[in-house]
This record gives sequence, C-alpha cells and structure tokens, in this order.
Amino acid sequence: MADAKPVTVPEGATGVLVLASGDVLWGRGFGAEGEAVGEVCFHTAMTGYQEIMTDPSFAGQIINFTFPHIGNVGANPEDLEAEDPHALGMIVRQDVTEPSNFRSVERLDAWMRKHDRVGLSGIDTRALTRKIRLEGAPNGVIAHHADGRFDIPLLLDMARKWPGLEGMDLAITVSVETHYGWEGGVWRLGFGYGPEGAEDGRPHVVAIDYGAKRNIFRNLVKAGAKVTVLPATATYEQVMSFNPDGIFLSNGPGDPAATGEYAVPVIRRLLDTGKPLFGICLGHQLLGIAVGASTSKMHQGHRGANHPVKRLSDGLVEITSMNHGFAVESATLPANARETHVSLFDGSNCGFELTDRPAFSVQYHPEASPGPQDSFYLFERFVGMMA
Ligand SMILES: NC(=O)CC[C@H](N)C(=O)O
Repeated sequence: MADAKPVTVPEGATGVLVLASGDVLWGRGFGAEGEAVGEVCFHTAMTGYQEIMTDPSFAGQIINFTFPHIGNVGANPEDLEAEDPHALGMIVRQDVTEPSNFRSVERLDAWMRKHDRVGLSGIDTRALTRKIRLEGAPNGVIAHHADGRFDIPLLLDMARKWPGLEGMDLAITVSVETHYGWEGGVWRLGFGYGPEGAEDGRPHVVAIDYGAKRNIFRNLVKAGAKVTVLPATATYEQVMSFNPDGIFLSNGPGDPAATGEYAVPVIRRLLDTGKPLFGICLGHQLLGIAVGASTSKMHQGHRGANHPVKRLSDGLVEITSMNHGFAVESATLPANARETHVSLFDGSNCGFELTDRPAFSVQYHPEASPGPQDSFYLFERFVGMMA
C-alpha cells in the first residue's frame, strides 16, 4: 500500500476520493460539504439516479456512475425508493447541468445538499470502474470542501479503518420502526402513484422490510396484493398475527450472513407454515441461508439496470435491474432447492425455488417494465399462489 505523501490540492479541486489503497482522485465537490466513508462500487444504469441514491440497499456504499450525464433530468419528489437517500455519496464524470425534464422540481446538486449527501464530479469514472473490476470494490472516503482544504492523511486513515461491508449488519439500521399498511400502486401522468392497494378482498402479503425499495411494494400491489409492511425484527408471532396469505422478504443492505438472530430463524419458522413465500435480493440471500445455503461477498458485484439473467426452465434471458455485492452460492443449495435463474455475466445464482414448499426467490428486482423480457411475472406468480 502506498503511503500518503504531502499533497498539494490541484487548482480548482473542491472534492476528492481517497481510497484505502492510497489512491487520491481529485475532482469538484457538489451537494453537501463534508465527508463519507464506505465501499466504492460502480453502477451502470443510464437513468434512475434518484432511485439508486434512495434505495436502502445502498447503505454503506458510495456509487460511481458509469453513465456520464448524471443529474440531467433534475430531481423530483416521486422517483424515490425511500424518503431519504441511503447511498453515502455519488461520483460522476460530468458536472451536474441545468435539469431538462417536465417532472424536475430542483437540481440534483441542490437535492443532494438538502439531504446531506456528498457528490464528486470531474472523475475519470471509466478508470475507476476498471480499477474496481480488476481489484474489487475498495473502501474509500468521498469529501467535498468548497474552500479546497483537505486533510488527506486523515481521510486515508478513515478509509483504512472502515471495517468493510463483509460482516456488517445494516438491514436493522434502515428498516421501519413499526408496521404500516402500504398504499400506492400504478403511476399515472398528473396523478403520481395511485392510492390503490388497501382494498379488502385482495390477497394479504406481509412484507418484512430489511431495507425495502418502494417499487417492490408498488409491484406487489400492481400484481393484485394488499401489503402490510413489518420491521426487520418482526417475530414469527407478529408476522402471523396479521394473518398473511403470503410472506415477502425484501431487499436490503449489508452482509446477509451478519443479520444474526432476527431474520433467518424467523424465516425458517415462516417456511414451515407452508404459506407462499417470496424473497428478493437480501430477502433471496436470507432465504438461501434459511434453507442451509451459504452466501459470499462477490468480487465486484452486480449493479445496473440491464443485467442479463437466464431463466433455466426455458433459456429465456430476462433484462433485470440488480444491485448486490453478495451472492448465494449455487453449490451449497440443498436438495430441495432448485436453481431457477443464473447471471449471464458470471453464472452466479440469481434465483431458486423450493420443491417441497411454495417458496421462491430471486437476486434481482423484477420490474414492471414494458417489453417481453421483463420479470414482473414473478410478482404475479407469487400473488397467484394465494388465490
Ligand atoms: N439489493 C439488495 O438487497 C442487496 C443485498 C445485499 N446487501 C448485497 O449487497 O448483496
């Protein structure tokens, strides 16, 4: 590891990324001033930056966007996966420009400032992505100071002391405190997300929130369910007291194997009820652990909006939205778990179903997007099991 040398701040630099390796990448800060320490990962989506920043699955992470024009459609109050951002900061190629979109109510940099999130522009995001691909996702500090004053040795020390996502339990830190009924389904121009979803007569899904993104609940509603959301620490008795027709395990941040006592033992008991059960992302990983499989940290992870996933039953390739740095290891799936989906990038597990119970899960976000290859059918399959 390179040691920090006395540094001169390049002319005009108001932001910096300091990696635990000793690499120092100068740029221009935007959004909030200050610093944040976490894992630096790259995301290949061309749009959806507000959704990415607010997805609770990104807690503990600093996002390097491979798409150069981030901020060009501004910020709006609808494209949020949670009320506040959970990603720690963003790294982009180009400076944020004036927004050009009829839904925009403010600039992205103003939104970042308001929500206390640090942004860094002017970075060679391709070089950084290449580094992450070769070396794995590093720990680092993103910092922004308008006066250009940075204590690089201190930032390096912060980056080196950060323990890393492996072994870190974050789901519990981003979950809700108490249960609530979810409302909000299909988006309509001029109306936003409709209030549907609470009507009686719909199959009742109890969703355990390990750091859920809102779009998953919207999709459950779109598929016909009524959704009640429970905190990550909900006990078996609490889940059952809502008399669910089906149980949903949400996405969420951190290491699935670090969730300890509150998640997996409850999931095991819920499986024994024989009620339909569906897990996504962290929920998929937790279901994997509950049936005896192991999870491991991936070299660079999968983060993007067009990751090809192969459905093993018929070979169809789904274009999926993904965000994960841990994966269920296929080889450790037990005999009663059939692998259903694999990543076309690296062959890693992306879905399985149990052969002796109505339970299945996937590693990606099944979106209700137009086109023949989306994966929304998974929500319909789940809700259909309760009919
Ligand atoms: N999207 C998610 O739920 C992420 C799951 C888990 N935190 C991971 O990084 O693999």
